[in-house]
Amino acid sequence: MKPIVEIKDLSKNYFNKRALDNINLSIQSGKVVGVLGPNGSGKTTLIKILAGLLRQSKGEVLIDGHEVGVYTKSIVSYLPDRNFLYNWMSIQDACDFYKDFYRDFDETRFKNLLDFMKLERSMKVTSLSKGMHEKLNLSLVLSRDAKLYVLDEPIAGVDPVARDQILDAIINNYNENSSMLITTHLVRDMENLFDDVVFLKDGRIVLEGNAEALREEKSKQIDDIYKEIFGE
Ligand SMILES: Nc1ncnc2c1ncn2[C@@H]1O[C@H](COP(=O)(O)OP(=O)(O)OP(=O)(O)O)[C@@H](O)[C@H]1O
Repeated sequence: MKPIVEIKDLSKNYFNKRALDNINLSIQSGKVVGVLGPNGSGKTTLIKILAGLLRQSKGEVLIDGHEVGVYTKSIVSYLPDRNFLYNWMSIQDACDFYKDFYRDFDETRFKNLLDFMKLERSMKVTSLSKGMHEKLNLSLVLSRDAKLYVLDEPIAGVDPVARDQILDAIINNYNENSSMLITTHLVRDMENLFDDVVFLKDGRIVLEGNAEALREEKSKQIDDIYKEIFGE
């Protein structure tokens, strides 16, 4: 089957800082891929390139066989690593905003996600805690019927209960015709979600593979492999 993402010799420089250095990566349809690395390893840069917010300095990125552009933006649902809603909005406004922007937004799914997250439409964005923000943002992003979901640090900065809810929402709403790329440095909490993992260090892929195969090969959890690589 054709990969949903094909990345060839991808590099990204910010002035004289090289954030991504010759990345080669294929993501198969139907897979959940974890991109693992500490702060500054290049995770957000990679995600932003896939989401069409940043342009690479070198190399090729194809999503569903297309260069990043209008078409790929219509099939990629992107969760940024920070809040992206306006302060004047209520949750209902955020829903309307998404519905106007994305034809693939499924309002029934959004309603079910809100119920699951225990959020109400009348709540104001400014009144939400960090964890509630994350839950709302994720609910919006997962309610799109996208071919590829790219989630940047979906559980960073939220408490353990909210974390579990967020992970359950991802698992329950994942459909096997789509793919997901999720960045995190909270490996222990997320590793069971991943089919494949990619370890990113200083903008380079230092190890990648099927999560189960890596566990067997190294007789270690992915979290322990992460600690070994990054010396945490
Ligand atoms: N706009 C920018 N201008 C200059 N350097 C940048 C810019 N954005 C990122 N960088 C640098 O590029 C490198 C990779 O950053 P990136 O944000 O992609 O890493 P990350 O793995 O997502 O880190 P974090 O977990 O802290 O978000 C870092 O060294 C960072 O300082």
